Amino acid sequence: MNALQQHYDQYTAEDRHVWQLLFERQLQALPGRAAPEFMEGLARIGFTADRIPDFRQTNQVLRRLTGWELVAVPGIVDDAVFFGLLAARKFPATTWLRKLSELDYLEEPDMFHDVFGHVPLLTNLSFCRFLHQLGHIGTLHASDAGAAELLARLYWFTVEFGLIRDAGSGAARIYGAGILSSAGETRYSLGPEPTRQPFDIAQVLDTAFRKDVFQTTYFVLDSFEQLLPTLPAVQRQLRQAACLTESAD
Ligand SMILES: C[C@H](O)[C@H](O)[C@H]1CNc2nc(N)[nH]c(=O)c2N1
Ligand SMILES: N[C@@H](Cc1ccccc1)C(=O)O
Ligand SMILES: [Fe+2]
Repeated sequence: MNALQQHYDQYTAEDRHVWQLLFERQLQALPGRAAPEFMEGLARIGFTADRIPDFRQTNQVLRRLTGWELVAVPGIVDDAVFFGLLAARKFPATTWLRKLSELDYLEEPDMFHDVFGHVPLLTNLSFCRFLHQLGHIGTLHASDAGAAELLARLYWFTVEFGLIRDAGSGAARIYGAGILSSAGETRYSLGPEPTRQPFDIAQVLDTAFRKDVFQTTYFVLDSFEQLLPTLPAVQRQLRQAACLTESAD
């Protein structure tokens, strides 16, 4: 796919202000709430409040650490493209930033979500192995609607809105980028309102989700090593879903 470019010199003073505000606010909220692996990744990547990340620099670090890189895209791309990129160890990221008026919550991913939310965990080998294999499976099944919905749920309840138990305290910590990029959901996700249940792949595949509100259910991993081994069972269910869709035609 002909990748977009990040026009670094076109960022405005408002863009820089938005990045700084969101960054500083999350750096207040995340310590003690974000998974240690996220905080470690953030430190290794070296993002700061006073500089909008330059994909060229970020990619040099990512390639060295895990072989992954960011590819600039205009916005949501279709599943076949999305999974194809993950299968090539390329993560699609927007280059535009939300407006000051949208600071608290955005229904679609902007660069703060894609880069601040997703990039730090792209330094974690175990997480990257899962994402890469999910991309490979997605390219095999994305054309089938039933299978695509199951894949979207798995992606949603892990990469976007996943929680993980802190090894020491046993408390839930955040690793899902959709939470990490949203100040409101950061606090809400660990608070009393939502349901937090142990990660169970059958449950995840059976749980529908809404994109326009804070989640009402989160799934909590014990460790990132739990993710990759679930994929053979996912593939079996995707094949059944595909057969069902075919027979429905
Ligand atoms: C996996 C699932 O299809 C999910 O909605 C994908 C679709 N396309 C995407 N496209 C972009 N750019 N970013 C994303 O996070 C997604 N998510
Ligand atoms: N809700 C996230 C953006 C997002 C939208 C859709 C999916 C995932 C993330 C934010 O406010 O930053
Ligand atoms: Fe995302």
